Amino acid sequence: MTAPLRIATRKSALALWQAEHVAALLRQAHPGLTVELVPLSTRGDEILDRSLATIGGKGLFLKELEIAMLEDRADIAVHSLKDVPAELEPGFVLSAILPRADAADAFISNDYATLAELPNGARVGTSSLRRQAQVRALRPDLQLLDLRGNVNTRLAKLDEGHYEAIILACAGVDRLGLSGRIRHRLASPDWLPAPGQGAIAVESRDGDRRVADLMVALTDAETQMAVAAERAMNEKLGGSCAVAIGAWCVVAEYGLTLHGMVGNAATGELVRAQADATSDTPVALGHEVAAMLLAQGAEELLKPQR
Ligand SMILES: NCc1[nH]cc(CCC(=O)O)c1CC(=O)O
Repeated sequence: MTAPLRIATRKSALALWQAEHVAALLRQAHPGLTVELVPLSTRGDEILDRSLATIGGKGLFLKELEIAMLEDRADIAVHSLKDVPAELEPGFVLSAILPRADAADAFISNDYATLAELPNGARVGTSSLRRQAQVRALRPDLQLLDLRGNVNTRLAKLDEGHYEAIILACAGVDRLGLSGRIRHRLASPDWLPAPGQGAIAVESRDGDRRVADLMVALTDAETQMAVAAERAMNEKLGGSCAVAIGAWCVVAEYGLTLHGMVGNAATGELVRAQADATSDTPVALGHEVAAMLLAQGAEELLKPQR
């Protein structure tokens, strides 16, 4: 009998879905392997009244799960890749990147079909500076209001009438079986998602050979290349949730195309760049697009917006 593989996860419905998904794939790839979930609460889940940027950023969602791995209460942690900071804590690696789901954002409203249809001054709920900047660029008249919490909480706040529309990630809405609520896909290259959006990542202790071997079966090479380019661009720009950065890498037969964007949530000013590369140089491509954005004045926009 080999020891069970323990998966640390947050307790939100989306996090549990993703952890169960990884568990099911592992059981399928490795018959006989016992897989268990270790649900944990993180500071990022507990503090809902302040923006992520002010309470210390996305790393807050990882810390408790990393401590569980260091204390040998868990072997891996499952994350939405877009919640994983550009730089991991020392001693940890991303040991698998799963095939990407729909990376687009979702326009969700009970009364309106698209952003363009919203009446003048309508209230849009999103705490993401990237989403705010892109809404502002398209519709400077709209009111942007904060909206945090898990996917179900955000939908409930829309239904309670606090907003005319909200913006979520299609991937999360789809995973929870709520695709019917998506009125319109805000899709690339006009509208860019967060780096890594739609991809699930497995984090583990660096040097854990057993885990590394088990995870090979889960990794998707195309997704790994695409998100490597997006995350390299983000890292070069010093990306965090305190700045508005969008990235989307298309993988085609001839190679990669990376679309990048930096924006300002207050003014709606956006700068965009794109470049192509062969599929063996995703990190260099990310750095190239970051340099193109900086050459267009992205630096000014990248000053922390809150
Ligand atoms: N910010 C929280 C978060 N992290 C990952 C997803 C969705 C799933 C994904 O992008 O993989 C969401 C919800 C959202 O942005 O609507």
